Amino acid sequence: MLGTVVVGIGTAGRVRIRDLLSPLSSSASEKMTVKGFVSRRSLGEEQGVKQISLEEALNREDIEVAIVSTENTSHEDQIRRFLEAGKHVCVEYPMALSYTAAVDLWDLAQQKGKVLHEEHIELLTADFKQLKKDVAGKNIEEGTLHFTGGPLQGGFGFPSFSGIARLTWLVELFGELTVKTASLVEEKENRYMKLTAQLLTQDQRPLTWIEERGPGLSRAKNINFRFDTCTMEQLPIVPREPVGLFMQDLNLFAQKLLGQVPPAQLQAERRRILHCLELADRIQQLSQESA
Ligand SMILES: NC(=O)C1=CN([C@@H]2O[C@H](COP(=O)(O)OP(=O)(O)OC[C@H]3O[C@@H](n4cnc5c(N)ncnc54)[C@H](OP(=O)(O)O)[C@@H]3O)[C@@H](O)[C@H]2O)C=CC1
Ligand SMILES: C=CC1=C(C)/C(=C/c2[nH]c(/C=C3N=C(/C=C4\NC(=O)C(C)=C4C=C)C(C)=C\3CCC(=O)O)c(CCC(=O)O)c2C)NC1=O
Repeated sequence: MLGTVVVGIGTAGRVRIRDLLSPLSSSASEKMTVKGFVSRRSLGEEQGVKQISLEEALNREDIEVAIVSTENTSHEDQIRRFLEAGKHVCVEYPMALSYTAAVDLWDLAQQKGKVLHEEHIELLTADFKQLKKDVAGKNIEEGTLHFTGGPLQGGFGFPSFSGIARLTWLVELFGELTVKTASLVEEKENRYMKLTAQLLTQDQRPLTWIEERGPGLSRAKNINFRFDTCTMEQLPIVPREPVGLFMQDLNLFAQKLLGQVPPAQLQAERRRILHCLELADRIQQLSQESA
């Protein structure tokens, strides 16, 4: 059994503990067992699991795996500490708030011979799986992805990083991209922000990504994809799958721990993750230059 610790008890951390306590039967995650959780607050217990100190988590030999579920600004440091301590790491996206930090972390994982896995539940939703099928084989002429949501608490980083899931959608659907322009409108006093990035596909087709957050904005993604043959103006409407998104991700991570994922898939994932973080970095740079 792979002893596991969950670090950070928020929305994601609680779901991680829940899933570790009741893994999907006959799945790789049955090989994981939760040994405790780490929090900067004194919580004592969570779902019957005991709080342990960070030092204990790093030092205990029966803990081989860490799931880092804290806010984004803490990820880089926590991943580094657990990898240095010889643990495998699963981190909620984004793994870091710069491209160079992410490259360093991958190098460290490789050097230590440990699995580094970045969760991407946005790729596991039923609507995305259908969208990917619907887009396959079509030629994009021009497209827009407009995300809206409520304001984030502090610690989530520049919006191209906290919104990396939207960038990841675009890259998964249309291939590697370049950034043409980017700008950020921010009204701190109103807790409002809007990031607009102009991207180009390898065929120089324009894609617009808008990431907009503010009080009263509900969590939604609007698409407008114009292909040579048709236009898509809404996400496919499909029923939710029975297995939860974080549970699907945990299974993928557990398969990596058990060596069941082909190297070519691991390499492709790592390349996509680094590519998206590089785009996020460039978007941040251009937004700050244009401000
Ligand atoms: N929520 C989701 O659906 C998804 C989240 N993610 C990613 O997961 C990570 C964590 O996100 P999420 O769980 O939503 O963030 P939260 O804001 O819920 O939690 C972040 C951290 O804040 C601390 N915290 C939580 N509640 C409180 C509180 N009441 N008072 C003080 N501190 C608190 C916890 O750390 P501590 O226990 O140390 O105090 C926790 O790990 C992010 O990287 C995000 O991008 C990715 C995909 C989906
Ligand atoms: C209700 C309050 C609520 C909060 C506080 C919330 C937080 C939250 N959801 C996220 C992603 C996500 N959140 C969800 C889905 C959910 N996540 C949920 O907490 C719930 C109830 C669903 C509903 C199914 C998905 C699918 C993602 C992946 C990103 C995406 O698809 O855009 C993220 C990561 C950053 C991001 O991509 O925006 C945060 C911080 N989501 C919420 O819906």
